[in-house]
Order: sequence, then structure tokens, then C-alpha cells
Amino acid sequence: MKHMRPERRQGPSLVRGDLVPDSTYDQRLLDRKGPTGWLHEDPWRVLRIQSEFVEGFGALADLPPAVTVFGSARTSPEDPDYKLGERLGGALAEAGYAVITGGGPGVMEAANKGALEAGGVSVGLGIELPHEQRLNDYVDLGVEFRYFFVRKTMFVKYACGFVTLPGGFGTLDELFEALTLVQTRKVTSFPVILMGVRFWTPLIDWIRESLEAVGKISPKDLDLISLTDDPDEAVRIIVEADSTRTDRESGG
Ligand SMILES: CC(C)=CCNc1ncnc2c1ncn2[C@@H]1O[C@H](COP(=O)(O)O)[C@@H](O)[C@H]1O
Repeated sequence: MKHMRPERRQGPSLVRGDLVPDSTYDQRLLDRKGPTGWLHEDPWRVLRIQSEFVEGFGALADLPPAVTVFGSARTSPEDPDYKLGERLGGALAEAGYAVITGGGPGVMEAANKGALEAGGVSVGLGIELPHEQRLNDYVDLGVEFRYFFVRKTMFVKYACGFVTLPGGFGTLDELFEALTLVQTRKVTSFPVILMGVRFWTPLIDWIRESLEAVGKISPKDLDLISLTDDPDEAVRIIVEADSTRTDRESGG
């Protein structure tokens, strides 16, 4: 049967009938007075997301081995956790690791400060948030992201381990994403270290009693988490995992 309906080829797509628009993509692109809604439509967003990956990969590809540090944005410089973050950043830098954080205030700032003052590479991967905010002053290499999921890829791709200090929802989200990636072997020889024994012990107990005890995780999954208050111990765990990975990759 012959189609009498109007039709239009649009690149790889064919549209007919009521789906044929009044204008073409080119017209809309070139019409400076036209609507700007397309800037916020999904195909355009895909390009923006792609560009965020390209920018991130480009900025971070030449980093030395790095460790990502997570923790509360709300920790004040007087809080002992801030000191802990600083000491950790310093110890990582002295061991030759770049320190990556979310670039914000609190624990992120503390870890960046420690790394910078110890002469290390201090990296902040910022995120666009509803309230105005800038990268903390101790970031030497900063990349700003619009999309959380792109930024999270960078946290994992350019690190050989995660250290998590006390924090809230953001920190827990990052911690459990890391654990899931290790549990499902998307990343291997990748230590996940919790610092702040008093803060984390109730969570570890809950995981043991409410997840492991009823089979929601396997007993060995708990071994994926290390718990310490000592920055040097955290560094030692990372160095050890690093050499295991290097041995494996070189067939040793
Ligand atoms: C004062 C304030 C709330 C600022 C928020 N500014 C932020 N800047 C950068 N990363 C952030 C920020 N808030 C949350 N995050 C991300 O989520 C984690 C902290 O979230 P939370 O404070 O634990 O839940 C950080 O590791 C970081 O990656």
C-alpha cells in the first residue's frame, strides 16, 4: 500500500505523519531566535556527559598512583577528624601517592591540605551543587563535574584504593559503591579502608549482625573492609595491595 502520509528522513531516523515536525534540525540549529529547549534535551545531554568524561580522562591521565579520600563536607577544622584527614593526606603524599578528594570543605579539604603541605599532588574533583561553592584552597589540580556518576568513575579509575573518614549520606554512598565494585570484582586488589574506629564500629556490627547473619552478604565480604585509626597503617595496606596488583600484572 502506498503511503500518502508525509514523511521525513532525519539522519538515521524516518518519521511519518504527525511526527514530521514543522522545521528541520538545521533550521532549529541555525535559528538564533529559536527556542533553546533542545539544549536541555537528552541527545544533547549525552554529548555533555561525553565531554565530561573526555575532560576528566584528559586532566587525570598523567597522575601518579593515587588514593581517593572520602569524608564529611561538614567537618570543621577543630574536629579531630580534620586532623586525621590532614595526617592521612600527608602520609599518602610521603608514600608517593596523589590524593584525590571531592574538592569540597571538611574532610576533603583536610586531606588535600595534608597532601599539599607534604609536597604531594593534591586533586579535587568538584561537583555542581545547588548552593554556590568553590574548590577548597588546597587543591592543585581541580576538575569540576556536572554529573555525579561521571565524577564517581574518576574517583575509581584513577585511584588504587579508597580511604573513608566519618561522614554522612555522601560518604556512605561512596563507601558502598566502592564495596559493591570490589565485591563484584569490577575492581581488584583495591583496598577499602575505614578510618575512625569509634565512628564505624556500629556500622560494621550492623553489617555483621543484619547482613552477614542472614546471608545477605557472604562472610568473606566483610574482609573487604579494613578499619584503622592509624594513617601509616592505611598507607601500608594500600602499598601492599599495590604490590600484589603489580606482581599479578607483571606475571610475578
Ligand atoms: C557544606 C556542604 C554541605 C558542602 C557540600 N560540598 C561538597 N563538595 C564536594 N563534594 C561533596 C560535597 N558534599 C558532598 N560531597 C561528596 O560526598 C562526600 C561527603 O558527603 P557527606 O558530607 O558525607 O554527606 C564527599 O566525599 C564528596 O565526594
